[in-house]
Amino acid sequence: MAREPIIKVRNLRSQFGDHVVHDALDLDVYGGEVLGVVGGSGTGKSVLLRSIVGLIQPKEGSVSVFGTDMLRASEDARQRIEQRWGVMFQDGALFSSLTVRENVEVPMREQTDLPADTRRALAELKISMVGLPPNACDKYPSELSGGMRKRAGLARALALDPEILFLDEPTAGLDPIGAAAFDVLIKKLQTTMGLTVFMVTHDLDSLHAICDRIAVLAEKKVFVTGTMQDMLKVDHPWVHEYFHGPRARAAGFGTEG
Ligand SMILES: Nc1ncnc2c1ncn2[C@@H]1O[C@H](COP(=O)(O)OP(=O)(O)OP(=O)(O)O)[C@@H](O)[C@H]1O
Repeated sequence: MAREPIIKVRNLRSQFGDHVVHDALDLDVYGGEVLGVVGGSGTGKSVLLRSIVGLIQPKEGSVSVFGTDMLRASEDARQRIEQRWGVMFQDGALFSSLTVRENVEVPMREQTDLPADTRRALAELKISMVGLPPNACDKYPSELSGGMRKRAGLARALALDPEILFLDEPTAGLDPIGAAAFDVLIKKLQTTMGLTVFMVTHDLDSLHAICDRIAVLAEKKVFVTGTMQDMLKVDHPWVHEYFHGPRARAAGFGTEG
């Protein structure tokens, strides 16, 4: 894996009114890695993801992606970078009035001038890549199970062949077998498409199964980064409880120390 950060967050301050969520937060994300972002509820995992993809404007700091300073770049320069990532939100965030295929075509309509039949063929390809059957193409989100909706959201995130995939709690709400299957899918896509993955998760099994590195949010910062093994040695109450607690033991690790 090339140790070249493709995302650099520096001195980030996120604030809503008086509520400071991040203060002087730094983070590097390296090309080709799967980074798991964890932390207690309300520590600002989703806010961090949204700040990197430009949905939330930080109070201070910088976010650089592929060497472009996203908060100070021109609209054009920003859009060129935005085309190089895909985002899958927690509930899939699909348009309920559009079929799965139409949902997957949305980014292509917005960002490319591909002809309709090419868009259609590419959307069908992405839908099959995420393991949905061909008959899912013409279904509406309300006709799908939660797991299928997540897969459809993933297909849409892959619509423009991104280099970076942002995932907000991809396995939340799935049963353990469905969650494990989703982990396998993400890992397979990451390997075959050469993706860098930024994944917010609570799921210890996912961290263990697919993450190369973990970033823990605590005390308004990225408190620590490292491998799963590194996490077992961190002396912080939340980190210790999370990686050594009953759920960690149930997932088969965190028993030593
Ligand atoms: N648009 C917003 N306006 C005001 N406050 C917000 C907004 N978005 C997030 N917050 C606040 O920022 C804090 C961090 O929220 P965030 O959703 O990032 O937490 P999280 O770490 O992802 O939590 P969880 O694990 O519970 O999903 C919370 O206190 C939340 O209420």
